[in-house]
Amino acid sequence: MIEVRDLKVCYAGRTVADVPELDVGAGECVAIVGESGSGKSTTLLALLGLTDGADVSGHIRVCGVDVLTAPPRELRAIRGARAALVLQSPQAALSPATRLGVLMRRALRLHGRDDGAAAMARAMEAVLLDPAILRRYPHEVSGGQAQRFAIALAIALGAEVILADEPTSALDVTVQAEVVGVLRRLRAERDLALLLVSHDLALVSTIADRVLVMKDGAVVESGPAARVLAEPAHPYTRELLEALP
Ligand SMILES: Nc1ncnc2c1ncn2[C@@H]1O[C@H](COP(=O)(O)OP(=O)(O)OP(=O)(O)O)[C@@H](O)[C@H]1O
Repeated sequence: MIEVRDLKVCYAGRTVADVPELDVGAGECVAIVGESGSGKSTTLLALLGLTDGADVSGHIRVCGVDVLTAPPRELRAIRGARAALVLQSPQAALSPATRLGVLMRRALRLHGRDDGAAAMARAMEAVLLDPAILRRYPHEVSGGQAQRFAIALAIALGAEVILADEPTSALDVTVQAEVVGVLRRLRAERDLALLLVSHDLALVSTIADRVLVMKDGAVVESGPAARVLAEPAHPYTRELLEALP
């Protein structure tokens, strides 16, 4: 579902992300970890062609679309629908005066879909949210509910790939576990490909199959999550693990 080779993203001549290889298949979860500024978000955004002002080179395929050469129309069709972005604080992205149900219906129409209320309710149930929440305004739901709504939106739109950038770091610990539980279940039930950006290695260990460790824009280590987290080969990965509470 995601295939990256020799990706380089440069801003004003400075390489901020250099990723030789990144693959995520259906039903797999790959995590990119590293400290702030290491290039994780830039890598994620480049996968959807969202790094405005950057020089991007290499090869990126997402849901069969060649992101660096596809016409804008083809890119718009995968963005937000087949490949959905889930961000740290969904509430900030939700229009405050629009009920969640109206927002979901609008998003579906934007992608040429006119699903009924039953389909919207099913998407809510898939993330363990009461469909009655569709009648609420964004400020009337908790951070964890808003994050699960963002995932429900992706499901309603038929996402095959979810790109999640620090999806739980704005949430408290018990709510984090709920959101991760939902992602883990969806991945298994719907064969979703999940690319997760996180600085939280404890979280990553509960969900990722493979891990890429980034530092200063470069991938310093990658491999199966169990191996990288149990026997880190790079001193920087050891440092990240030692910093865990
Ligand atoms: N639009 C931009 N213009 C110029 N430089 C940028 C731009 N976006 C990101 N950068 C730079 O790219 C580098 C990597 O940033 P990025 O946000 O990808 O890191 P990150 O690992 O995701 O960090 P964080 O966890 O803080 O989001 C940083 O040095 C940042 O300043």
